[in-house]
Amino acid sequence: MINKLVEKIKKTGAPIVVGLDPMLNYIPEHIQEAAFSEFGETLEGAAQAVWQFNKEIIDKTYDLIPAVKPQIAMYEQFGIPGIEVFKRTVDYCKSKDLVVIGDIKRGDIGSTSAAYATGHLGRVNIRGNECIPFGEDFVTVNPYLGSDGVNPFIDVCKKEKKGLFILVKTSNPSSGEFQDRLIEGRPLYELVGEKVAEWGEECMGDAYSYIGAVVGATYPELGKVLREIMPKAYILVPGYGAQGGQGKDLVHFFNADGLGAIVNSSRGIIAAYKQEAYAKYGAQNFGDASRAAVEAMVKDISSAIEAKR
Ligand SMILES: O=C(O)c1cc(=O)[nH]c(=O)n1[C@@H]1O[C@H](COP(=O)(O)O)[C@@H](O)[C@H]1O
Repeated sequence: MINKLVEKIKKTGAPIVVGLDPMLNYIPEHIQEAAFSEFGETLEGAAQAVWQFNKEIIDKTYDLIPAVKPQIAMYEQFGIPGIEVFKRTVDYCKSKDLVVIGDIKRGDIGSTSAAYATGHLGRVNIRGNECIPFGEDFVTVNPYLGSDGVNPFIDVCKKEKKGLFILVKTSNPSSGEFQDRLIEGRPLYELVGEKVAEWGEECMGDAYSYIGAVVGATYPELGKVLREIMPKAYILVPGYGAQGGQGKDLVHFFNADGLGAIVNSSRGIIAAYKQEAYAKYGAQNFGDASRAAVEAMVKDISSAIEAKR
């Protein structure tokens, strides 16, 4: 799957991921109105609104982008109907040939990790009948329980040719509370980065490993050192746009070949119609606003990479 991701990034010229994090307050009134009048002000109604919102954004952007990242919490908040829409979104994106990164941030002890890995990346065997529960291509993993929490995910990736993005240095303001703590003079995130590189060595695609890392766009200066520590890891870089990251800050996350990183924006794309820059589209044409925001993001990041070369 890493080879497909790299190929799609080359083909689209867009090292970006659209984050499908649909909060109800991002969903235009006309979509909510239609969903709630059909299903009532219920979990089903909210899930239906999320689905209609996602579908329009995917339809308007899929030809420009290599990948999407649905964040499962935004679906879980609407219970079972929300989870059904998560799955419907995964399937719909795959039907559009998009690479799907399930942002599930799991991390647990061995046997529980194995069940998470099977559920999201693998197949479950039910009396000889192999079923695919969610079927994402990559998932995000929290490595802080150690190797026996991560290895079950790696095992499933090897078998299914899927991939991981392992949290190394997160974008949030308090990420330094633990992740920056010095251990024998070195920050913890560097040690985790070394472990990601080690896990990735035996999981190589053609040029990059299918064991990738997450490093927040909000700590751009760390791009340089972590890029060196994990030269073969694809780096998922969240924090662009709404959290303040900009193209010019992100050049160190990329290798000299212009590859090696993929930048996520969620609110900045899906709620673009609410921003002044895209207000002319109006809430009715929110999908067109998202498309324009994708085009602007690609231009911003590509020109920064070009300027560095
Ligand atoms: O793993 C992630 O995707 C992630 C890691 C991180 O360090 N920071 C971070 O913001 N994220 C996710 O990236 C998305 C960012 O959303 P926006 O700030 O709206 O672009 C959310 O889905 C977050 O959960």
